[in-house]
Amino acid sequence: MKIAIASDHAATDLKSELRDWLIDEGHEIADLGPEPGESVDYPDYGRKLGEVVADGTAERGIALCGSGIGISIAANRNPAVRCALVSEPLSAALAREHNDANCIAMGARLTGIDMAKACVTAFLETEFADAHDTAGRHRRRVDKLSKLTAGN
Ligand SMILES: O=C(CO)[C@H](O)[C@H](O)[C@H](O)COP(=O)(O)O
Repeated sequence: MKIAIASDHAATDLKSELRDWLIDEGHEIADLGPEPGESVDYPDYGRKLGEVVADGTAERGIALCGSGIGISIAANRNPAVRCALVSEPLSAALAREHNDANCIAMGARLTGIDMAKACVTAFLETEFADAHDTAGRHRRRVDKLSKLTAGN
């Protein structure tokens, strides 16, 4: 799968570890930065991540900062992004199953590498429930999210 990953300065180590692991797992990874060592602002990298997911360059995005909060807010400013802040795999799976999340965010100062990998695995392996949801309730709700961002 084509996956983009971005962080701020607080999460470059976690970004590198997840990037290298995902490459080993056979995924195509776009590392949007930053390089370790520079202090940066999470809105700039949340924006970059949102843009590449919105234009289809990446199918999924992983956003990382100290807490995961700032970069998730930034990514979600893009109307095509549904970014879920997660710290354990059940939330990552539910974000896919119910919300069709196309990005997850995690906090490098809060979530260790093993838990982060478990979250990413759940995020990548869980399908949106659309096909199995005979009542279409999840699709209806996700469609309403899109309408909200359009101001309707
Ligand atoms: O955006 C955040 C909080 O919502 C992230 O945790 C940032 O990584 C954090 O604010 C960075 O803080 P720093 O003191 O500049 O390292």
